[in-house]
Amino acid sequence: MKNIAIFASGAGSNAKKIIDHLKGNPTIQVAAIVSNKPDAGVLKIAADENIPSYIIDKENFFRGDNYVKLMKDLRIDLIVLAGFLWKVPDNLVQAFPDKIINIHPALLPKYGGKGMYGHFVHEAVIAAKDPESGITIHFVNEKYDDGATILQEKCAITPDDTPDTLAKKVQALEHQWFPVIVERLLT
Ligand SMILES: Nc1nc2c(c(=O)[nH]1)N[C@@H](CN(C=O)c1ccc(C(=O)N[C@@H](CCC(=O)O)C(=O)O)cc1)CN2
Ligand SMILES: NCC(=O)N[C@@H]1O[C@H](COP(=O)([O-])[O-])[C@@H](O)[C@H]1O
Repeated sequence: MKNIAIFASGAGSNAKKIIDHLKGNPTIQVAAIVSNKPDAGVLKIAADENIPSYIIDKENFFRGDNYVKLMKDLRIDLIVLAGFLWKVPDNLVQAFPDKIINIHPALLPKYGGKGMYGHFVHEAVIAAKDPESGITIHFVNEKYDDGATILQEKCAITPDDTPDTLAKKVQALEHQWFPVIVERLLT
């Protein structure tokens, strides 16, 4: 059995799509959901799906190696960042080389880095009057949004688009492609 840990800070819509997509897969399971926000919607999804969840202790996450040990103890094969808003520390990145992936709601390298998450991204893209946006699924390294690209998918931006309408277009691409890529990486 291949085990996935999903790290998320928010509503968890991508986590839910991945969980649902893998329900038909006999060799891959979501073994853990990890969050840094005790009130994150993703933790309700974990409870509803009977998936063990863990709330990150900030001090330990950034200064200890307990989370490396936890991922190893759970025999995690792939760590999936799905709207996780803290930088994954070097020790965890180095303990899981090319086994941590992230989804970013823009076409990296544009609109990446510190401060570029959630609605901040879509606001910047709309403000720049870009003709297109999209998603980037990439491997995670020690920097924000700098790892090798796995997949990019695009959506057109029309003059009447707002950050909210763009967010919906991008989320549709996320929900379509992230579960497929997660499954493909473990098959
Ligand atoms: N080592 C890595 N860790 C993380 C990566 C990565 O590529 N390498 N990706 C991010 C996800 N992300 C963009 O895809 C991202 C998330 C959050 C931020 C950010 O600026 N966060 C704020 C804190 C926000 C909060 O605490 O609510 C900050 O660092 O000041 C940038 C990019 C996940 N981790
Ligand atoms: N830079 C990281 C970033 O902005 N990630 C974004 O957080 C959202 C999480 O939504 P969800 O909690 O509904 O899956 C997603 O749109 C994802 O691309």
